[in-house]
Amino acid sequence: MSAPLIVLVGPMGVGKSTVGQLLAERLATGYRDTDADIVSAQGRAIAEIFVDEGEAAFRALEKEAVRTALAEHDGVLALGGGAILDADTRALLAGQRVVYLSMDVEEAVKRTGLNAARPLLAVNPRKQWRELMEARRHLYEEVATVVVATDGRTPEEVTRAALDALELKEA
Ligand SMILES: Nc1ncnc2c1ncn2[C@@H]1O[C@H](COP(=O)(O)OP(=O)(O)O)[C@@H](O)[C@H]1O
Ligand SMILES: O=C(O)C1=C[C@@H](OP(=O)(O)O)[C@@H](O)[C@H](O)C1
Ligand SMILES: [Mg+2]
Repeated sequence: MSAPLIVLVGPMGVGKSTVGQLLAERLATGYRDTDADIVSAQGRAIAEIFVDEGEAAFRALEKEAVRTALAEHDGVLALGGGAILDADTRALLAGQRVVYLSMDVEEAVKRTGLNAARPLLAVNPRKQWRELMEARRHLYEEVATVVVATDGRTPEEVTRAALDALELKEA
């Protein structure tokens, strides 16, 4: 049993996967992404799982993927944006070093608006993103050890800000 060095949460497109890989490089540790775990275990893209079986089925797979990764991985772990919707997952995150990467709506539309691979934002990205954040913001805040704003920052700058906020030194 081990625990991740850092867990990244935040809305889709905020840069969890991008910053997670950079953080792992800076800390000379491994990187893992629960979305990637689900895709490799299922042999299907996330969007396909949503279309074929619906969101509830995806959330059940996600819950188990997060539980397994939290127990196995000792490096940097990026979660999917909706993982924190599950109360058991939030309970597992208590006591972990959790970074909430945040952004405002305009930044969100820039990063995800045209990306059909994210089924939850496919139709009206600005409106859907606002509704999604109204439902989720308090959950991200609940699990967060620190909040790092990503607006107008490059992935490298976000990575540095996260290391500073956590008072972690590069390896
Ligand atoms: N700080 C940033 N500034 C600009 N674009 C970014 C930043 N971080 C990530 N991106 C871009 O936004 C998109 C989503 O990033 P990703 O890391 O997949 O986010 P997440 O895993 O949170 O959904 C990618 O195209 C990525 O290159
Ligand atoms: O926010 C969400 O509900 C989702 C976020 C996605 O991950 P990213 O946050 O890495 O884009 C992926 O898990 C799925 O499309 C659902
Ligand atoms: Mg991701």
